[in-house]
Amino acid sequence: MSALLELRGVGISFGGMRAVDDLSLAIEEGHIAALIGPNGAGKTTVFNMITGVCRPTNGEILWQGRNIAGAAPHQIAALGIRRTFQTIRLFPGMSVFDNVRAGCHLRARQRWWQGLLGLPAQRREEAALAERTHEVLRRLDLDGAADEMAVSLPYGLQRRVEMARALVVQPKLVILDEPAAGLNDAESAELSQTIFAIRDSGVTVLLVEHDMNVVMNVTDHIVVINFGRKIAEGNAAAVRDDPAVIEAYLGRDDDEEPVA
Ligand SMILES: Nc1ncnc2c1ncn2[C@@H]1O[C@H](COP(=O)(O)OP(=O)(O)OP(=O)(O)O)[C@@H](O)[C@H]1O
Repeated sequence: MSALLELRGVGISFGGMRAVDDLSLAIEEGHIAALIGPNGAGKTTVFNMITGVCRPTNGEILWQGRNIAGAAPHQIAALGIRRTFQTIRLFPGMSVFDNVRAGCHLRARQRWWQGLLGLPAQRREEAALAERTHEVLRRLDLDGAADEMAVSLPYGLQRRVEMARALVVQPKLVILDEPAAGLNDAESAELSQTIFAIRDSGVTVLLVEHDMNVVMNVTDHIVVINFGRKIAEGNAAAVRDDPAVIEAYLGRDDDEEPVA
């Protein structure tokens, strides 16, 4: 099986500080993968290199075998890589439907004047985008809330609206930036179901998470980094029992239980 996304020997320095060093990892198509690590491990920096926010100083980022390291964020998005944000960024004053529909702007091909004139091609495209939006809302179990103001929803549902907005353009890979942050236990359990629903719709998922709890439930493959370097990888059971991971998260205190 060939990787959808592969990092080979990727590194980056900030003013002499090696934030990520010689990192290699592969994400298989159709998988739910996770990149985890303690505070300051370099997760956000890896995320930023994949999404084109910063350019690696070393190594290759291969998308379906092609090196995309250093490409601009809009070029990365156009390849079919979409992201969500740690901080919820929904449009206030807009319904759930309109927030999710707004995720389509990258794909809309019509010119602005076609919209004003209401030309048939533009109307057809609008209808297709509306159908696509409804489909994503149904898939993520948000259809009942389509007409509600997005920012008035409970926090966990707002997170889900963000994910729906990333999915509406039918990406091949969605990168979720700390989706479990700030969620209560019930919302975290729902998040796992949402992530499975995303994967089942044919979208490969990469979670960038600080907290191991959700990722242990949903992932096929976990890469653990600390101080910018990979310290372990494998499935949930292998990673959970890895001494380097336990030490990274808990320090050397052998009396403490590993993170569940
Ligand atoms: N633009 C930058 N300039 C200088 N140093 C940076 C920059 N971005 C990140 N760093 C440093 O690189 C290291 C990795 O940071 P990063 O934010 O990637 O870690 P993280 O794993 O995402 O942490 P957290 O879980 O706290 O969000 C840290 O020491 C951070 O201070």
